[in-house]
Amino acid sequence: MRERLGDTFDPIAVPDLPTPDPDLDRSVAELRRLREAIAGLAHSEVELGDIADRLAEAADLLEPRVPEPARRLEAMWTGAGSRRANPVGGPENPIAPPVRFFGCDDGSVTAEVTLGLAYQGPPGCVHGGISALIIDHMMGFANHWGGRYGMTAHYEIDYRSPTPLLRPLTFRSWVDEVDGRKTWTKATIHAGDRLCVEARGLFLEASVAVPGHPDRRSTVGDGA
Ligand SMILES: CCCCC/C=C\C/C=C\C/C=C\C/C=C\CCCC(=O)SCCNC(=O)CCNC(=O)[C@H](O)C(C)(C)COP(=O)(O)OP(=O)(O)OC[C@H]1O[C@@H](n2cnc3c(N)ncnc32)[C@H](O)[C@@H]1OP(=O)(O)O
Repeated sequence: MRERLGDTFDPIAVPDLPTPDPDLDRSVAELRRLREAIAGLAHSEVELGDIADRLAEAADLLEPRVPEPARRLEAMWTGAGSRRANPVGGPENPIAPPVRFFGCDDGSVTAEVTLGLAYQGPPGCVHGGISALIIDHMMGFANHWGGRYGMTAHYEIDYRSPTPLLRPLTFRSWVDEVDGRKTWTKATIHAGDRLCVEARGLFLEASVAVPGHPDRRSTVGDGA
């Protein structure tokens, strides 16, 4: 496996999963638009009173229809549910940045995203915790692509240069080393050719009980 991806790798877009509820995906897409719009409007001169009223109306309409969280948790772990609901790219998750994932023929994975104002840390830059969130997920994806799985046990991150908002970012990840239950995985974030972040994580094969099904256990990566 190449440590540095050359220009000969052949990325395969991870196909979208069929949606069991197109209106849910559409609602989340609209919420993402609102999220970015509101992050951009804050403290501007724009009058927001009527917008806040209409958002309150929508929330009032929605809340009584929401089932117990326990029911939703159970449903997430059937079929492809967890992948659709995850907080990195999940089309059913309103906080998820809209990341696009690709598997590569050298065993590595890559992803692209442009992060908006809602993800700001230092002025004009991505919050380091958001970078860490996406990196952790990318390493999980790289493990999956490489035929490994595991819970994140440990990871370390070096922030090498500021990660810009509002510019396309490229995430890369690949399995670096395996030993029994352990998988060490590396990841980077680049803005153009500039290295912004590099990370290395240790993943341990493990499983957790599936909500609502105490007799069933699941490994990270189920639902892919
Ligand atoms: C084209 C089609 C493509 C289709 C694919 C598409 C998409 C891909 C789909 C899915 C994949 C994508 C993404 C993945 C999803 C999510 C990623 C996020 C992952 C997470 O968000 S996950 C949550 C955070 N994570 C936790 O919540 C873990 C809590 N934790 C524990 O559950 C335990 O802690 C555990 C299980 C980790 C270990 O527990 P344990 O009991 O099994 O292990 P034990 O203690 O026996 O240690 C055994 C050996 O590991 C060493 N060891 C242990 N811990 C260490 C540490 N921290 N540092 C260094 N070494 C360590 C020991 O030193 C010993 O080493 P030795 O054997 O050499 O002595």
